[in-house]
Amino acid sequence: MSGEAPFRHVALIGLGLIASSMAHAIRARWPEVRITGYARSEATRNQTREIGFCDAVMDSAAEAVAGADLVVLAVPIGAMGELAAEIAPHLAPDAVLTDVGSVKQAVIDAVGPHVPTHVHFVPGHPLAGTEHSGPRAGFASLFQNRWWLLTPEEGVDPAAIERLQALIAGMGAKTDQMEAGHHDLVLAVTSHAPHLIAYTMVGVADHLSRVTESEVIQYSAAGFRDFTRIAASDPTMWRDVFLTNREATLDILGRFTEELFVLQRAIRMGDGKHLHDYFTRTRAIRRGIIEAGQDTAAPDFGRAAKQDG
Ligand SMILES: NC(=O)C1=CN([C@@H]2O[C@H](COP(=O)(O)OP(=O)(O)OC[C@H]3O[C@@H](n4cnc5c(N)ncnc54)[C@H](O)[C@@H]3O)[C@@H](O)[C@H]2O)C=CC1
Ligand SMILES: O=C(O)C(=O)Cc1ccc(O)cc1
Repeated sequence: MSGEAPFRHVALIGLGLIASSMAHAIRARWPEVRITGYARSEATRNQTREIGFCDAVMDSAAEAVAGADLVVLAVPIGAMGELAAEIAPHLAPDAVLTDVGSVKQAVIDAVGPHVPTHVHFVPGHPLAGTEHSGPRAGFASLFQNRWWLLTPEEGVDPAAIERLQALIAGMGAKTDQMEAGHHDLVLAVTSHAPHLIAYTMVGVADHLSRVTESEVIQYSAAGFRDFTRIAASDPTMWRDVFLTNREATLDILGRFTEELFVLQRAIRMGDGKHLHDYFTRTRAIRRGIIEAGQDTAAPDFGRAAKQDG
């Protein structure tokens, strides 16, 4: 692949899994792009300096964004509004501002009011990640062949969207655009509710293991292990997801509970046909996902879960 980089200078605010993966992917594709970074904790800034995926790590967000033509907010959702206010006076004319938050309407509500008229705000969400956090968790291929959804509001400069799409394509991902509220409902089904269910299942097993003296861990089968991987995800990030995508998540969890009761009843009544029909339908969904090429399992590097706060 060839082609000029769509941005000269990318500023990464927050230096965790997503930002570090972006830096590795951008560098692999366009080594000439200048990458500056900032994170709240000094420990993270120093780790990032050691790893070396930024050209310069600054001690303030304002310094990191100075002169950047792309600024990426890659922090937990609850921190985005305050950071946007902090960087707003320092953003360059015609800069593109994006974020990578897992919820979109709340980010638009928190960040939007601070965006100066000379800046193009294009909210985004890479549908790629792992349960690991911090600057050491990133890797260049994280976004390969994954979706990266954009939710710009009406009237945003199409050229700004195109430049961001070109950067995302250079990192190996595919882009699509949708309205923020729709994004949040889709993600409540495909990601947010499943994460909450995994957290719950591991919580249940934790209570049970006190009774069975850790047999739950000893004989942990693949299904439960998948849940424990998901339930090891960053607590701050996921707290913010549920607090900011409240309505959609509660809607989906309500439906989930209803279905669960129906299945519970089928088990109680010995209704094997109901169970078999239900599992046949869900199997078809799984096959559909595999055929669509979306089953890229998250890699496990066996790293410590949390590197930074
Ligand atoms: N982890 C995942 O699998 C995915 C996460 N996302 C989204 O990406 C965003 C970042 O997530 P990760 O990279 O996984 O998180 P992370 O926990 O690996 O990194 C977050 C970074 O933000 C910094 N930070 C936290 N509060 C800050 C503040 N007030 N000011 C400045 N820096 C601050 C931390 O120091 C850390 O460097 C979140 O909004 C999350 O919803 C999107 C897709 C996947
Ligand atoms: O690790 C996993 O299985 C994930 O589901 C990663 C993930 C987490 C949050 C997102 O908003 C997008 C992707």
